[in-house]
Amino acid sequence: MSSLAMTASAQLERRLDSVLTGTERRRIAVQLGSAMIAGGLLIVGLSQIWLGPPEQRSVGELTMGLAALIVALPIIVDGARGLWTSDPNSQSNQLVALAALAAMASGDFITATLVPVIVHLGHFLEERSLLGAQAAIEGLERLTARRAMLLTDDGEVAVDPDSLRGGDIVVVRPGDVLPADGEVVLGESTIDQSMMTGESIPVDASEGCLVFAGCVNLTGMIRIRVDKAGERTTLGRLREMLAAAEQSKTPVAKAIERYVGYYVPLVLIIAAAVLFLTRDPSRAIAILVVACPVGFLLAGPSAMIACLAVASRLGVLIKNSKFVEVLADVEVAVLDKTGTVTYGKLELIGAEPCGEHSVAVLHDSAFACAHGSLHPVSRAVVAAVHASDPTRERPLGEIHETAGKGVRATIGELVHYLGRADWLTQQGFAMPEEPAHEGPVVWVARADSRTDAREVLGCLLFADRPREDAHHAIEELRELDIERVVLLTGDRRRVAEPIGQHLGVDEVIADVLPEEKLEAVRHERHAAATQEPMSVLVVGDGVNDSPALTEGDVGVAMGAMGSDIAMQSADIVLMGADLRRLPAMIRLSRLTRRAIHQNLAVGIVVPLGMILLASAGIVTPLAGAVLHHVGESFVLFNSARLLRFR
Ligand SMILES: Nc1ncnc2c1ncn2[C@@H]1O[C@H](COP(=O)(O)OP(=O)(O)OP(=O)(O)O)[C@@H](O)[C@H]1O
Ligand SMILES: [Zn+2]
Repeated sequence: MSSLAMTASAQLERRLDSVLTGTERRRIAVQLGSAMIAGGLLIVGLSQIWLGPPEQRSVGELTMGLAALIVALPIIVDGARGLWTSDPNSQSNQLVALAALAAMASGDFITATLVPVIVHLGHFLEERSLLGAQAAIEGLERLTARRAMLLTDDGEVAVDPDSLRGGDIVVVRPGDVLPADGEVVLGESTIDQSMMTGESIPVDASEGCLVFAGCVNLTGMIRIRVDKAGERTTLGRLREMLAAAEQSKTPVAKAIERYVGYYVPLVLIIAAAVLFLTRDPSRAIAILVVACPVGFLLAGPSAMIACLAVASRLGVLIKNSKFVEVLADVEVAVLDKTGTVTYGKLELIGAEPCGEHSVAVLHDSAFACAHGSLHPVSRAVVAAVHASDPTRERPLGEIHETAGKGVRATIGELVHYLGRADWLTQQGFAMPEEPAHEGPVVWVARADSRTDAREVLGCLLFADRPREDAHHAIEELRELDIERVVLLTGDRRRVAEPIGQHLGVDEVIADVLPEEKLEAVRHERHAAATQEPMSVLVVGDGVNDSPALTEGDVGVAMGAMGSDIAMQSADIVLMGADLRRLPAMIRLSRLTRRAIHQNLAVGIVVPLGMILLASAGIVTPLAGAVLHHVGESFVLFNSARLLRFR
């Protein structure tokens, strides 16, 4: 355990180090360098004025003017550029540049030099702490394996992981980062998936296990057959989504940007008015200095970055930061059954052949369909067949899946069916009585196109285990004042009802098709008697859930191991299987929203108060340069508090 903790902290340090990129380091070096040169010139100039003969006075002033110019010039340039591009982030630079120019014009070179230096220094410190939060996100970048050991006829060759193709075999040694998503074909090991799923306990991996790029191989040497490489891996998609999320803006941030254009002119008018009334340039300069709206501008982004960092540590992927605000207001939770409140790892526990058909025939037909589908039922069939006959070949044929209904496989003249009863009825089969079974039941049938004979071969009986954490997750949702919890499933009522009762949900909606799932979600949104639509959270894992996930106010996909399309339709992805991350995310989003509101209040009140004090001549320009960081620091510390979220 302690060694694990050590590697974790070493990892974190490496990541923090890598956070300051070359360009950033250079920029900071330039800023610090110019600040030091300016400070030196300032001292030289001052000593010329105070200690030197009176003729040197003007030389001393020139020296100090040079000092002011060195530190102010970059800010003036940036501020001017901001005028063209109307970038709200350059507003503080515009104000500081104006203040420095005004101070220079009034001959106050000490202020003109020190104000930009203090502002720069403050921003440098702020950036460090902000970047600390960002580090957690950028850590994903570092997870990407730099090389993969490809197994070729000539032995192992080191290649770029992006160049891997499906079907390649790669060798992964202990300590290596997995270069691609794929299946273990040889060897046994334990694998640290914590960066992907947020679960700290390493998992065992042996032949047949699915493993993911970005996870760390800990103990054994394994061979992996590549399924997806490069940007198509789960990690690759994760990175893309995170990059998009960081750039996305919350509604609050968007609203702010609309008004921010008026801010600089307003401050200028106030400063001009104060100058006109008091004839005291230092008051006007002080106003420009303290008016820096940095705290205000950072209010949203800093909290959001902290929130995204915590989420990614918990193994939760938020595709767009606007969903943080939506999540905070959720009133109804709609949960899928298979794969969401249950493990979705079905187990084939029995078969009931019809007539004189054998169980083997039943299995053959089912396997012909199942090997072409990723549905939990199909996976279970494949697993069961492979367990009894590991070398079983996958039959060639044309496979067609209808989401929420079943799979059809055409092999020669025979058409095999695996799916739910009502779907088979539609296909023209005469369905027998349903067996009494408390778990999922799936039917197998076969049609012969030569004779037009259609016969039901029988049914397969499955067992699924409810997740232990589902019960607690739902309890926690209720503690968070979620008004309604609904269980929504394509499975039969007979299976869903007891699970729903055990979990304590308000309603069980069973036997629905994918479109009906969407309908049900739409209904939940408009069910309330009030005019306001309810805010609905939808959680699901399968292909059959994707329409519903899109329809909900916020859609959550379960697990990186769920279906790709569910992950694409969702707004949030729970990488791990722990359902309790759901209430945790709602709590986090509420805390984040509160932090943003606090930040905004402080970000507005502090500069306004300071402007008043500066107008009254209580805050001097230099004091202002120090004090205006108070608001910004509060904002950043307040946002950083979110990082402690457990
Ligand atoms: N690919 C498939 N292979 C076999 N049976 C399938 C397949 N797809 C759907 N079915 C059948 O249709 C039923 C409904 O499927 P659907 O995917 O909508 O829901 P589910 O997986 O049972 O449960 P949930 O909606 O809770 O995830 C399944 O119970 C199964 O009987
Ligand atoms: Zn499901």
